[in-house]
Amino acid sequence: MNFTKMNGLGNDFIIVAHFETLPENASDMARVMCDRHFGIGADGLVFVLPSDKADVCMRIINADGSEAEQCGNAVRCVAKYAYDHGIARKEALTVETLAGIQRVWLTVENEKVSLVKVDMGAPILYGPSIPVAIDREQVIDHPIEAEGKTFSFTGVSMGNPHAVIFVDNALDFDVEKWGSLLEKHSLFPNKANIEFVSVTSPQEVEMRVWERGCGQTFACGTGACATVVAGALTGRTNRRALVHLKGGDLEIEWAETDDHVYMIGPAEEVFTGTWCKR
Ligand SMILES: N[C@@H](CCC[C@H](N)C(=O)O)C(=O)O
Repeated sequence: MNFTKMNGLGNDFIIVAHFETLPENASDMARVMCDRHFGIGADGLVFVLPSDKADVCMRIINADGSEAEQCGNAVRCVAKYAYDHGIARKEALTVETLAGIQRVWLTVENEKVSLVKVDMGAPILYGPSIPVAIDREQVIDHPIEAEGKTFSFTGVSMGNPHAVIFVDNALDFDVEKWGSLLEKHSLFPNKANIEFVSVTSPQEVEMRVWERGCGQTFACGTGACATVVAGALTGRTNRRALVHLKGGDLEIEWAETDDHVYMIGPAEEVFTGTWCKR
């Protein structure tokens, strides 16, 4: 089986593009192929499928075999893949995901996509729809406790669930310890991606992320979107901010005009290969 290895700011994916629909054993494939010692190694396995509603359809399976509704970095990679590999050779295209249809605009240099802008849609803030087990229109700076320590989180769904926690210094925060505990907290019925964020200025933040289903990653596109939404809702940031991640920067804007969140960032193809393990 041929595959392509891609990443968005170090959030890395195995892309497979020769299936018509999601295979039944997609979870098992993801677990084995994403293994960093016995497989190819990646944060997720991404299926690029035909779509009757958009130019291309994307399904993403986390490294632990769970399926995610949405993935910002993978949408950028899929858009680049679709353009560079001739599936949809146009600079404005659409990507179908479990969370809806994303509009995408490409910057093309020397015949290859270098930068991708994505309309990530409107954030979902109503507790039960995120889902967060708190019946409120918005879950803002709400206490959450783990191992005797209390944090405050803001709940945001960008199609997938996020809990954004503002901390003094995200760069030396113990993401592994607190992320792994909070991901599975009883307040999150479908688990959650956990962002630890420190605010440098109203237009700049540092973010570290513990992702549901794969652990700490170098970047999370939906997490960066959720972070700017939480920052703006709580008055900590403007609606437009630069999010510095371990793997690089994303430009995020929560537009006032349509309530949608727009994300701009790179996508990169690294190598292709053939998977031969059974
Ligand atoms: N890395 C992603 C999000 C991938 C899915 C996530 N782990 C989940 O289970 O929701 C991004 O760039 O948005």
